[in-house]
Amino acid sequence: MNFYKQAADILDRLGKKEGSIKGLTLGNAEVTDKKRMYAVICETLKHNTTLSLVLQESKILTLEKKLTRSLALLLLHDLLLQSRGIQASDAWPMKQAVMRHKARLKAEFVKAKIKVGAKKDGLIEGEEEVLLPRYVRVNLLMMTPQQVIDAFVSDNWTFLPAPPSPPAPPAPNTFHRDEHLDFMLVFPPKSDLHLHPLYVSGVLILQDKASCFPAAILAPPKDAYVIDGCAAPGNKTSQLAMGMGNGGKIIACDLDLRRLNILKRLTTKAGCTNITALNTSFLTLDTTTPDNSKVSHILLDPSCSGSGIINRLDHLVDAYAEEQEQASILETTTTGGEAERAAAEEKKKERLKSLGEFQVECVSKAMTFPKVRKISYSTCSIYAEENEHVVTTLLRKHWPQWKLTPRAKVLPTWHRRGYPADVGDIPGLVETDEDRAKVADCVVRAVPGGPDGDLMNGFFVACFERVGKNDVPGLSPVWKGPSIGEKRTHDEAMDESVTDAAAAGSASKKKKNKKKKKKKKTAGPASGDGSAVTTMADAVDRHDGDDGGSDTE
Ligand SMILES: C[S@@+](CC[C@H](N)C(=O)[O-])C[C@H]1O[C@@H](n2cnc3c(N)ncnc32)[C@H](O)[C@@H]1O
Repeated sequence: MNFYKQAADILDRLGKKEGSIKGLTLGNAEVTDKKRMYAVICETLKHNTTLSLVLQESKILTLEKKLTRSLALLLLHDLLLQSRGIQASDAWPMKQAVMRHKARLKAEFVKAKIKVGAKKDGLIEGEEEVLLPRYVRVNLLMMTPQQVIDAFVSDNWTFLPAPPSPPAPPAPNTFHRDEHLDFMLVFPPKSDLHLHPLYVSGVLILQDKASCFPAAILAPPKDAYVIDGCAAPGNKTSQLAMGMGNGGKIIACDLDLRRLNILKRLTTKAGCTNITALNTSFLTLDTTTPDNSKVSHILLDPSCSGSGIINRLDHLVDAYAEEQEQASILETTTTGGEAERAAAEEKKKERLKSLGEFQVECVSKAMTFPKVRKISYSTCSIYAEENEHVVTTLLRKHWPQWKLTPRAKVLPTWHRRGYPADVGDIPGLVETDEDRAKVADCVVRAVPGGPDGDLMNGFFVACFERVGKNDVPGLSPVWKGPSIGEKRTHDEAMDESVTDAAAAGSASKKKKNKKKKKKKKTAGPASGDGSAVTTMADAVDRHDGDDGGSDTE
């Protein structure tokens, strides 16, 4: 088959979510030039926003009826972005169909780049190449960070005693420990560690820093029953297993069998032995089974817009699939550019609304497990509709039975918190700017990219705790009383999992001793299982995974 026709077929299949980019290109026996195919598909997807605008404004699909949308995108990509142009015979009718409009297409490309704010080569902000550090989670089930550091140093890498200041990715051939997550090492952008023996053996897990936050915040004790509700491909699941030192039990649930199979493969490679994978909807889980009725901690990282993810291929495919669907609706309903843009905007709003409703439904479902006392909710989205708005809705529905975990236990030294302006009113509860600021301070955000961003993908995490009978549900949903249903050792676990300069100092030790004395005086946990809670420090430590906000490379 002609290379472009085959590429168009692959784009169509990606648009229908019939496989992954790698699966349909590098892993496709029918593709002869696999590397070229992979590159063309990736590049076309990366430039999709600008190229789609050229398609739309030039009306080439209306003028050339035989051209399909995907084929036109590929040919436009090569015509407009490759110096060698379209690599096909001049006699090929599809090439002729595009070349007939060459001048117009080039002019529209110039306009489209300006319209979308493209920085270079038609790549728009968020799609242009942002050089993020290569974050590596050391799989503490297999090795300690120091052992890994020693291995790299003996391999002629230079270990930096501290991260660069002001924050920046490490220089070539240097690396350092992360300042917030003690199991994480930070390497220069584009460090390719896929062939490194420590990666191959499961010791190194390529996982974005922000993607490690939810499990670090949930920090279940070693012997807990835990559900990872939307788990695949499993980076956070294996991080949980690591934190629990393979103790307790993790039920990893995902609706998508293909992704769940990746989870099984990755968690096996990472040496996780306490995970049971279930191919089912979290929303339909029976909360009364013997296992589920013991669940005390739930991690929820549900489907989201992925808008915080930089240059992730999965995200590009999702955006493409959505646009394909949109384009097919628009082609049959509207003609004018303005109307199309308005419809696209409306469609985006609807999508965010329905994602937000799904996310609220997931957390609300989690709150129905009889013994659950802590829920970590996360997205790799930058939109308030999936973040602060979801938190507001949940507090409206579930306070005072549930409250937000205060900042002291939610990555306290992480500077970027929620946006107060996006926290909605809750009559009688959150009404003032001060209330909104308190709520926002409990949750964590990461701003994508750099240098103004956080040098990672965009992310959001909120942690909810069940309010127990020993809790005093004050007027604020973020009331900072003693943690309910949790023994002091959980706090220690957090301190262990998150390198917190303040908590590590003597001040915090004094505070802990004070707490210890206070706990002795007060009654035990008011809710949750009363089982002996051991520290995360006892468990080896945490985490593993494989790159990207929540995904696998
Ligand atoms: C953002 S991804 C999760 C990434 C994962 N937590 C990780 O870190 O590797 C969202 C996942 O939710 C799954 N999902 C969507 N709806 C679901 C449902 N109702 N029940 C279980 N899983 C669901 C999707 O298949 C997808 O794998």
